[in-house]
Amino acid sequence: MLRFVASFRTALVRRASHPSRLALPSDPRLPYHLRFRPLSSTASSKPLSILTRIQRLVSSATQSLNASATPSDDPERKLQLSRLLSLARPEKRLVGFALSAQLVSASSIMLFPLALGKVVDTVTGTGPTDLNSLVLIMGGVFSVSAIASATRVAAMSLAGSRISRQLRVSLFHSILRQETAFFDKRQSGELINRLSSDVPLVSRTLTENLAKILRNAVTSASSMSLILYLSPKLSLVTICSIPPIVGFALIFGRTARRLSRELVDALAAATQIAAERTGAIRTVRTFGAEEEESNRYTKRVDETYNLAKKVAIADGLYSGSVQLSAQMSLLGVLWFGGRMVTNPADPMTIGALTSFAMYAVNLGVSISAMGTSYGQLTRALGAGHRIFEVLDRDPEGYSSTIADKTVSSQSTSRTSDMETETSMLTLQPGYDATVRFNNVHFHYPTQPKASILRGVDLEVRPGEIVAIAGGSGSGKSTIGALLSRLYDPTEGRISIGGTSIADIDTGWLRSQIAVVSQEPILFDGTVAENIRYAMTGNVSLEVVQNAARAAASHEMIMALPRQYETKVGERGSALSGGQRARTALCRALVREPRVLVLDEHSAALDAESERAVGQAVHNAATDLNMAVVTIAHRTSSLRRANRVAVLVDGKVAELDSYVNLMRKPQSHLRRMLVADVSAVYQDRG
Ligand SMILES: Nc1ncnc2c1ncn2[C@@H]1O[C@H](COP(=O)(O)OP(=O)(O)OP(=O)(O)O)[C@@H](O)[C@H]1O
Repeated sequence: MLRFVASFRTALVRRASHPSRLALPSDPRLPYHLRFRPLSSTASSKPLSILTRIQRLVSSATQSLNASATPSDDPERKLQLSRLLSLARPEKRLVGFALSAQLVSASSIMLFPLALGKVVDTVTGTGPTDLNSLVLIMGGVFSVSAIASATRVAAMSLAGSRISRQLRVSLFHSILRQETAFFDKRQSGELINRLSSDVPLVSRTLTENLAKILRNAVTSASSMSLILYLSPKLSLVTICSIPPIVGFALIFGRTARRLSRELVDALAAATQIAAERTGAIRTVRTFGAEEEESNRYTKRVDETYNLAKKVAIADGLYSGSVQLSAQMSLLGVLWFGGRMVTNPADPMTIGALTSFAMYAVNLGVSISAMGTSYGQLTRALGAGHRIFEVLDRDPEGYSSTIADKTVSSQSTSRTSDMETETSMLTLQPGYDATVRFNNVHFHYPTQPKASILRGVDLEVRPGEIVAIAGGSGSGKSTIGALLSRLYDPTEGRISIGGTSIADIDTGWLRSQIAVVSQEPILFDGTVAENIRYAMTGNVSLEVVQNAARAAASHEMIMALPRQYETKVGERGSALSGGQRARTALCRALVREPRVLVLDEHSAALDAESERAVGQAVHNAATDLNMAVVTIAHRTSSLRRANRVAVLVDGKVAELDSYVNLMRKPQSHLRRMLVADVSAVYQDRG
């Protein structure tokens, strides 16, 4: 139908702008749909030719659409309807069943006006005399229609839910496998909106909307045939109302598409604010910014409201104009039809006029409903485009731990997904875990001009702890991000045991590296569940407790209200900063990694805890023969490291033991720490 409406428009536009439109209407040089003959003259002499000409008009307009299909800059136009429909393919049986039920129910409803006309003629004495059997037959037809209708609603609703489920799972799967830079460029609200708004819109269109289109297509085709059958002459009056209705639908469809695109963006911005601010409610509250945030959100929601107002006005104008066209056409039918009933030369029974009027109303209503469906379809094409943008996207230079695009409900095991990437290397057990950075350069993809690392050379041997020191923003955390391949260097090489990490299976690599970040995130669940998060499969409490002991955190956890079963709250908000950091260290150590990155993990710890945890890391490094990179500001952490690498201007400016570096009066480390200490004394006056 979309193609028909669009091609109909193309045909009309072409016709209006065609240079040869003044040529004789029957000029054979013109495409068929541009050849124009007054319908009435042909219709009055040969009724069936109207139908034939409508069919030809449809087919020639469709051909012209196919012929003129050129690439468009409008992204929503780029998405083919067939591509959108392909999303319903897994549910084709259920959808097909529901559509068949729809066909039965729509066809049986179409008999009603005919039956009503017969009843009127029976009552007025000009029709069949057996009213009982007429009513009985209609009762049967209505029952079949009701059963078919109920079946259609249930089957479509089920198919819609299944399509939504599959689409959500696939989309979330695809979102998760995108490279880190993808998330730097997009807001989470926008991605959440794709899952929460775009998916239901698409699935509704593929089910309910599809059924409506089918029902209305059946209704309009059969209404058209029946009015032609009842009175070809009177049909002309009805047909005159079709072009304005289709015209309004096209104008409305275009406006609806533009507004819905703006609405989606505005909604994403509002969702972003709501998600970010509720997630950081403590910060909002400590700054007493509730009202300000509420106003900020209100402003965004008002933007969506203003757009919704425009949609409401467009909706109102559309339905008002369509109603006026349909009613004018009905008036015309009653006027002409009334004259025919009273004209003995051109007879028509009252029953036939009643049936005709009802079919004419049906025709107007179903064509305008198809216009509404067209508007919804264009919105769904927009939503589908946003969904396919992620589904089709190949993460740049990134190999995910989730390899397969097609998701089944069982594919939750990270290990099994990892195994599908057979082309990528994994190292032999007991491999040499020496980490090497050779002349590594890097800038963030979103900031190509801001060079962060400019030729880093660094080696961390197994069993060794190397601390990275440097000023704020010097790129210390970036080193950890590169090591776990959240980003790839723009130049240079990072290797483990002599093998470039770019050649190593990313999933496997990440199973070998554990990172405790500056602000560790815990997920809503128990302490034990959070520690188990690092592992796949069943992990016994004993293994969890051993990891906690290795991280010198078992006592701390046992002191919690429900020990390992204590709920940590969203993002770990029910724990203190120190407890969160220690739980995150347990989570890192439970997988017995060969490389450990600690990003200022002890910042939230008191001196005693810091000493205990520091000693634990030292022991783990030796026991597991782990290469440890620790990003540290505290003197105690720097002192505990075997060597300290100082980052200056994107390079390792010095690399030696803490004691040796502090002995050198001009060392960067010494100058940095002395500056820190003197800043503290200056603050104290
Ligand atoms: N995702 C990102 N996109 C763009 N720029 C980033 C991103 N993350 C960090 N940066 C920039 O890269 C630089 C280095 O950041 P990094 O976090 O590595 O510094 P750092 O040395 O760990 O700092 P600090 O000691 O303050 O934690 C900073 O200037 C920062 O603004």
